[in-house]
Amino acid sequence: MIIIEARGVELSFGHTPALRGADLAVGAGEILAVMGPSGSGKSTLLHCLAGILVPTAGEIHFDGRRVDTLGENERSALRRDRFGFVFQFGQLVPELTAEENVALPLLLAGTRREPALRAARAWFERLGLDGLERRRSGELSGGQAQRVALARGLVSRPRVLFADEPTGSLDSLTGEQVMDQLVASARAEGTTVVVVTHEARVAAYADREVIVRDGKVTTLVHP
Ligand SMILES: Nc1ncnc2c1ncn2[C@@H]1O[C@H](COP(=O)(O)OP(=O)(O)OP(=O)(O)O)[C@@H](O)[C@H]1O
Repeated sequence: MIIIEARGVELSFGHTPALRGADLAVGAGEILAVMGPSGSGKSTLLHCLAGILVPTAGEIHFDGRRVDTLGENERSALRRDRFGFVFQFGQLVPELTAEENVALPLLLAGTRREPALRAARAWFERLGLDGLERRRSGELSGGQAQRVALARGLVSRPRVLFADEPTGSLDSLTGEQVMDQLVASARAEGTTVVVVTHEARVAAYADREVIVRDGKVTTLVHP
C-alpha cells in the first residue's frame, strides 16, 4: 500500500527550478533513502512530501488524500498529527530541557504536560538516553542531541518520519548508532521513513534507494 506519493511535482525558487516533474511513491512501513548530488532537489522534494512547501505543479497524496491543495492550517495540522521530523542539526529548543524538547510535539497537539512528559521519558530509556532528561541541548553531545531529536520526531507516533541528513553533523560511528536506532524504532512502530542523505552507509539502512537528479527522481545511478 502506498502511503505517500509525489506525482509530477514541479517547484521553482524564483527562476531556479528545484523540482521538474518528480514522481515518487513510498510504501507504508517502507524505509526509503533519497540520494543525489548537492542541489538536485532532495530537500525540496522532502519538504513537498511533508506539506511544508506547496508545489507549483503536480500533486502530493498522503494516505489517499490530496495534500497540496490543503490550506496552510490543514497542512500544519497534518504535519503535527501524522508526520515526524529529524533534521541535520537537531534543532532542539535551547531553553527547554531534553525531555521538554521530546514532549513538544505532544504539548503542541494539546496533550497535558504530565502525560506528555511521561511519554517523552519512555523514549529516553528506549534510546539509551537515561539520565539526560533534564539536560539542555548545550549540555548534550552531538550524538545525544540527535537521538533526542529522533525521540522528538517519533514521540507522537507519526505515520511518516521525514529525516533530512539526520547524521550529517555526526562522525561516522555516532551516525551509525543514530541510524541503528532510527531504523529499529521505525520498524518497531511500523513508521514509514523518508531519509535524505548523501552518505551511502546511511542509505544502506534503507529498504530502497532513489536518486534525485536535476529535480527528477530516478532509481538509476548514471556515471
Ligand atoms: N529557499 C530557497 N530559495 C532559493 N533557492 C533555493 C531554496 N531552497 C533550495 N533552493 C535551490 O533549489 C535547488 C534544490 O535545492 P535542494 O535544497 O532541494 O537540494 P538538495 O539536493 O537537498 O541539496 P543538498 O544535498 O546540497 O542539501 C538548488 O538549486 C537550491 O539552490
